[in-house]
Amino acid sequence: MSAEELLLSNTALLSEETGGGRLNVSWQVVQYVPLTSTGRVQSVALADCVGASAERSELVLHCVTLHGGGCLGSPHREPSQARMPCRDGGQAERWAAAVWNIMHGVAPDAPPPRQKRWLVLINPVSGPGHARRVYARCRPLFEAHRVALTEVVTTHAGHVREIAAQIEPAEVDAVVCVGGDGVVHELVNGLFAREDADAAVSALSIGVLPGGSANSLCVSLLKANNEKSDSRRSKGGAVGEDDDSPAEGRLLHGFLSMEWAFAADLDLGLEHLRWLGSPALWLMLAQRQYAGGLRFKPKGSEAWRTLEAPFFSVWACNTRWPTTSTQLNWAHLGLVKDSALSTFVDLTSGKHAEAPFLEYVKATEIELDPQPRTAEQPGMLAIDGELVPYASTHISVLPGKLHVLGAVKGGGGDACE
Ligand SMILES: Nc1ncnc2c1ncn2[C@@H]1O[C@H](COP(=O)(O)OP(=O)(O)OP(=O)(O)O)[C@@H](O)[C@H]1O
Repeated sequence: MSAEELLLSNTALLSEETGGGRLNVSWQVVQYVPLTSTGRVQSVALADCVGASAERSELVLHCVTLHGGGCLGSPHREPSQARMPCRDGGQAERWAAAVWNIMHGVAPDAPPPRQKRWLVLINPVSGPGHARRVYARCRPLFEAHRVALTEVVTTHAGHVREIAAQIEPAEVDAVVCVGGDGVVHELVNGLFAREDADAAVSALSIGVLPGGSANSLCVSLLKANNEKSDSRRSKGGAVGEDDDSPAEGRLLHGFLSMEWAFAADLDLGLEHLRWLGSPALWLMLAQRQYAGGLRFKPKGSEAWRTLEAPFFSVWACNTRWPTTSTQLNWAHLGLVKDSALSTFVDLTSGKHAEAPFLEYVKATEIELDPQPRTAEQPGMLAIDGELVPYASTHISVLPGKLHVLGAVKGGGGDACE
């Protein structure tokens, strides 16, 4: 037995003989220690556990365990089950109930936590059209997590916004989007458009399963945990037009980013040329420079700071990735003033934030007045990867407004929230 396991048997919240061995559980680990030295000791971290159930005389722990890492690439999670033998069905039932409570931070013999109610919105045409398949893989984990599920497959662009207007916050705990960032963007703006926006946004959590093409929110959440998402670039799946795109002068809520110049051109303007690969696209864009006004309020200051054109790329984001900050109370504003291509290639690692050609600041407010690059191709501006009018834009950061479901680094008792 390892030192950690020995320690557990001394610090267990609950410990019981099963006949063939002993079950122990602490706030962090469930452990089965067989009586015979030939039997296998099993230890399961509760941080990897999404559910506990009883099957005949076995305690079944439903897990999403980490695989890979190091030379095997980024770690990623796979569903798995750990089965621990009990004396009989009754003991298995009691242990399943106790472990479920402990996963939620309550005493083993306390009344069970209230069942969560999740509304799942599946966009069948997002990205490469795999959303239904992605959800079918994840559904058993939601069931193991004892969530009451209401599922809606979206039928048209704008459907999520319509649903967001009608959600009854007292009847739903979380809305899980199976699709790309566009669906989350629609949901967020649908919620903020409600008369009771503040109450609705603070009552509901938002979840996302990666079914889109970029899945930036998912990638950001998992990268914060140093894990890998199953995201792919679109292979050309059809996506409908959203008639509800913002008009000039309208308030819009973003959860991810504001992109201007190179970043927006690369993301939105050249989708049809993505087959060329990133280096070729960067070379095409390297000569582009943009004029415009850009000022911002640095974190901790009331004085505005102005930056001088020309710009190559401007990117403001409010996620943990690609930077490593754990505070989300400001936008990370990255300004590339030269097309230093060789270093920019490192975009996905986040190292570009430290690159000498990039000015990186933390801002609480940003004002952008983009000027046309040429009459034919003025340029693009995007919020959360969605095209918005190429016009003067004011951005304010709303700290801690949204609650997002995601794995908690180092555990915390509930791997699903
Ligand atoms: N049934 C549907 N038919 C047509 N369009 C839809 C349908 N359901 C949702 N949409 C629209 O699809 C758009 C894009 O969806 P989504 O974000 O899921 O995919 P994506 O754009 O491929 O992914 P990403 O944003 O990660 O690049 C949304 O803005 C939404 O309005």
